[in-house]
Amino acid sequence: MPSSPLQFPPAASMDVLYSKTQIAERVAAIGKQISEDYEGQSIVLIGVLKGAAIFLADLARAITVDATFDFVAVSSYGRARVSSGAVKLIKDIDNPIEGKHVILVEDILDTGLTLSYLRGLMLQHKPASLKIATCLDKPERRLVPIEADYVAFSIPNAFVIGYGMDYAERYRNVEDIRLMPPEVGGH
Ligand SMILES: O=P(O)(O)OC[C@H]1O[C@H](OP(=O)(O)OP(=O)(O)O)[C@H](O)[C@@H]1O
Ligand code: HPA
Ligand SMILES: [Mg+2]
Repeated sequence: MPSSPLQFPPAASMDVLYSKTQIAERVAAIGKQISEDYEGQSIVLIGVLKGAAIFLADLARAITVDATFDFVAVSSYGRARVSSGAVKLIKDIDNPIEGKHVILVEDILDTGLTLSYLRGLMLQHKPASLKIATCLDKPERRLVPIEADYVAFSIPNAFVIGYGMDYAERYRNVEDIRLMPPEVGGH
């Protein structure tokens, strides 16, 4: 059945919140900061699939210290716009992180349920340190107390898509971060 235009409007019709140029500037700045903070050390970047894939790919290349990748996958939102509140691990890390400097990499910190669950899980592995880098932070939406150490943009309460972020799995490949029209859906 073809999708109706209202259900999945073209990304080009949505307002740009941050352009790819603005995103690139902030990613470069965070990469530089991380490179300074971890100078002379090795780090493990753990991306949270699928949303963080694009941010991690860009951020990793803006980091000059020795870095390895790992990925975790959790399920919480599914196809729904509103979090069910229950976070489940679907894919764990492949390599041990005990004694390592770890940075959890996310596309967006919203209610905080995903990252607080993952932070607790990762701390059980006894890393030397654990920090959080997120492209977007929506502090107004927080349900559990958690803050990121590296934030590209802090945004108001609006549903966004692009740069890895989806609506019903669509729009992840949109280069800019755009605002989903509230009439289509929103928080
Ligand atoms: O702070 P929270 O309220 O937990 O929301 C943030 C999380 O929700 C989204 O992921 P989602 O579970 O939708 O999966 P995805 O990464 O595959 O899009 C987003 O990528 C974050 O991981
Ligand atoms: O604004 C959002 N967009 C896409 N995915 C999300 N997951 C939490 N918040 C968002
Ligand atoms: Mg995610």
